[in-house]
Amino acid sequence: MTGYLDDIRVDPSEIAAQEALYGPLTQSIRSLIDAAIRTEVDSEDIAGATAALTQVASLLRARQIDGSYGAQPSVTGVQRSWASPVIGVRNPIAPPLILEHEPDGRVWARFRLGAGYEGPPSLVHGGVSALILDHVLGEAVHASGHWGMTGTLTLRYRRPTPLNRPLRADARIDRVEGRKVYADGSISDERGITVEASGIFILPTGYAAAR
Ligand SMILES: CCCCCCCCCCCCCCCC(=O)SCCNC(=O)CCNC(=O)[C@H](O)C(C)(C)COP(=O)(O)OP(=O)(O)OC[C@H]1O[C@@H](n2cnc3c(N)ncnc32)[C@H](O)[C@@H]1OP(=O)(O)O
Repeated sequence: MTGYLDDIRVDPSEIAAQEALYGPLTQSIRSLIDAAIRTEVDSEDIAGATAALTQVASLLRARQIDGSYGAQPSVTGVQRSWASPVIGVRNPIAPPLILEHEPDGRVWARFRLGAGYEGPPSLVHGGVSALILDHVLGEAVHASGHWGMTGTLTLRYRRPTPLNRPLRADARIDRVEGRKVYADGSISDERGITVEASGIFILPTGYAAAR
């Protein structure tokens, strides 16, 4: 049986054209999220912005897919990640992380998190750190030629993670045991590790390995 990661062929130039089209839209909405959290304009301007945004939403909804983006039959493996809340080209809640892949299988990214990711004042929400680490560990699993659903994700929050500071996420796989892939990773700031993670990613019963 196959499933989650079935792929189809699409002309790479078509994918690039779509990225050029949707990327700026997504970036504008990211900026809007931050603006909505931090604005102090008067009530008339808030009402004006609300009306304008309602109009924008109607414009975009005039033609749309049924259901979620990643489940579309015409979406390739590359594009499927565009819906990701961590790296998604089409997902404004993604910071986004731009992942780097090393030849030895390590995966890492530099990023910053702003007002939309706040937990304790001026600090990153612990669930946001978990989201990022789940994804980056999962990418390391995939880079190793395996894939699997997150079975267990264990986190140790060693120090608070600051908002609006340079951060880095790292992940690598530790070992493979049958259908289970064990991966480790961390988030760091300029002073070192703030959150450590280890995860067990499991190829579900009946599914084929990625490659
Ligand atoms: C084509 C190109 C595409 C490109 C694409 C790129 C993608 C690039 C990366 C994306 C990165 C995204 C990263 C986010 C990933 C999620 O967010 S996944 C979503 C969150 N996770 C879930 O929803 C998982 C829900 N749980 C399940 O689906 C099932 O319980 C599981 C985990 C698949 C296991 O089910 P199962 O296959 O029936 O497992 P089962 O036969 O009971 O057990 C198998 C083994 O695993 C162990 N096990 C079972 N459950 C667990 C568990 N929870 N914890 C630890 N061990 C367990 C068992 O003890 C057993 O061990 P052994 O006896 O073999 O030693």
